[in-house]
Amino acid sequence: MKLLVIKIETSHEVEDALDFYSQEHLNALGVEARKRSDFEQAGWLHDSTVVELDDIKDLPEDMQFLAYFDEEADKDDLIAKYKDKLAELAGYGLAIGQAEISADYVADQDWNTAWQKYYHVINFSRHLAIVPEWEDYQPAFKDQAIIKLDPGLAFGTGNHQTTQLAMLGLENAMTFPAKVADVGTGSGILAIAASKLGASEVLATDISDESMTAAKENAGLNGLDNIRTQKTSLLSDVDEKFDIIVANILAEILLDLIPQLDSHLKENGKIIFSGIDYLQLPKIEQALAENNFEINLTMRENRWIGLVISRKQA
Ligand SMILES: C[S@@+](CC[C@H](N)C(=O)[O-])C[C@H]1O[C@@H](n2cnc3c(N)ncnc32)[C@H](O)[C@@H]1O
Repeated sequence: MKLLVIKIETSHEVEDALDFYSQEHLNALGVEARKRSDFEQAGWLHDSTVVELDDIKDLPEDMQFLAYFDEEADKDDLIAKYKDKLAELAGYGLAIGQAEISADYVADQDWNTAWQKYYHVINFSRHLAIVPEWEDYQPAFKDQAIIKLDPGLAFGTGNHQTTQLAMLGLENAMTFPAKVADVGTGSGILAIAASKLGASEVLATDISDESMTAAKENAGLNGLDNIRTQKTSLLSDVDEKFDIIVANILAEILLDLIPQLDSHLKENGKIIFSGIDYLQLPKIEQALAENNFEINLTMRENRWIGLVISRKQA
């Protein structure tokens, strides 16, 4: 089956109005807004990857609004209605941009599954493999643990080098069944890795609702009942101590976490940091030293640095 998609090159100022009009008045099956600003900020918001705008296919001038309809819907009638709507919105003084409207047909079966082609099994290490929910995998070692994952909307598919450095840090630091905090859990991947590596219990925190949902679902997918989730910023409102604290977040945010570490870390505890661009390392090193911590192990993959940290030894 196919879907009719109406594409409108317009301005972000009319996003809410077009969204409402499409769903409430035209019974669209779904809508999508591709905003230039989202692409420009995407790398920074999620993992500080530098986004090459030239590489993005069909990059909108400001906003491309897409509304999906049944294949049988009257394309010319819909185009005329959107034209009128844009004229009405312009009359209210809203920017409507280029106001170019076109129609196309897309295969319906691609809608939900298109993104799945980007995710495959990662045979990560002697101890861990990451397996998307829809794939089968035979462990390379009989005791290699499998992390089943549905990446959903949250960050943390296992593909990113920062996640992988944090997992290596966990493998290094997990020398007994430790109590672990995973700060900025995203999909829950590091919390699950910690549990599979033998953690006694794990607390996973994040500020985003999507992450809380994804982390709970993924913990369930792996049949793990020793992972708790808590929506909070960093370790605020957490009144517990941990043997291992792992955080894969931007350096700017790690700087805010550093002063919270001492009161949440048990004696002889370890901290794992990832998500640090090598240019930001000196700032992190300085803040760690000022808070009485020292770096035990430095790992690097391309621009990214991962650290295993402990309190300064007397
Ligand atoms: C780079 S992702 C890491 C996800 C996953 N832990 C991994 O390693 O793949 C960073 C996560 O930190 C979360 N985050 C950002 N600021 C935060 C804060 N102040 N407190 C808690 N979580 C935060 C984001 O919502 C995001 O899920």
